[in-house]
Amino acid sequence: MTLATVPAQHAPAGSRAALSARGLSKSFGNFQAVNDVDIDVHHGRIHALIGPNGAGKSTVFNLLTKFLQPTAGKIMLGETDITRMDPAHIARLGVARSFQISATFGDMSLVDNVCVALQRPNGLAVQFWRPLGSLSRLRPRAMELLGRVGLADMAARRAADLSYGRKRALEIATTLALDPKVLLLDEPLAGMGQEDVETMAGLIADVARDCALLMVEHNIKVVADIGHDITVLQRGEILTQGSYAEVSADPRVREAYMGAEDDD
Ligand SMILES: Nc1ncnc2c1ncn2[C@@H]1O[C@H](COP(=O)(O)OP(=O)(O)OP(=O)(O)O)[C@@H](O)[C@H]1O
Repeated sequence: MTLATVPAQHAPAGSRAALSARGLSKSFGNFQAVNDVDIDVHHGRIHALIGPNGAGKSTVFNLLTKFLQPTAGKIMLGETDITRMDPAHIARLGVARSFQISATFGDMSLVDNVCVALQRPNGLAVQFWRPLGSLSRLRPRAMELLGRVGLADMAARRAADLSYGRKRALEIATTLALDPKVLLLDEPLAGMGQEDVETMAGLIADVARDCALLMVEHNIKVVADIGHDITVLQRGEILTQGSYAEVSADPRVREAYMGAEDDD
């Protein structure tokens, strides 16, 4: 199914997608893991990519973040064709990816972690040779970002001493340091207890006001709560797209999940 057959009923009228893909496909040898996927991620909206295990979510995520090269298809960042660019290049253009790379340093304080993120040229490499002292001018901005994720009062603590949920909030702060136009989160709620899930869901909803956000997520309740646009994948293809109400009313979605998901 393509967006030619699925009108962009979920897209705000007249708005251009911050990140879009057309005909995105990926095969591994003879195996077609992703086939003809169209997706639009809009500024100020949360796009959730869901589907049963093995549906191709991670592969699409890795294609969009350029950690995998598509076999076919096109990826646009606004009006820029990023299909053949590498991850460092698209990071410089404002695409940030979180949770697949370890973004924090356990022995450093929270505020120093965010300062380091603020001086990264492209979000991927850290300039270790730069003394931490030279980062002090970045502190006000770092404190602002820690405040945004609810960690300002712990700024001096070591990152390693944080709870799991707070470490992930710190990772969000380091990602926001890149001032992303597009933020891609791979299972941001995985492994969290209920309390942390609620905090993180609120944080994601807040962060998405200033960027276009795509997340792969298994927690369907959170997807229902905060997702604006949902793409359901099955066997590498789009099963359906729309609002949560629309996709959850589709009997094929229920069928796709039956017996396939047991972790929600
Ligand atoms: N590097 C690879 N080589 C071969 N096959 C792969 C590779 N990466 C993924 N696949 C296959 O592609 C299909 C889609 O995998 P993918 O990890 O994208 O699914 P997923 O929806 O993210 O699954 P899950 O929810 O279990 O993480 C699976 O059948 C998987 O085995």
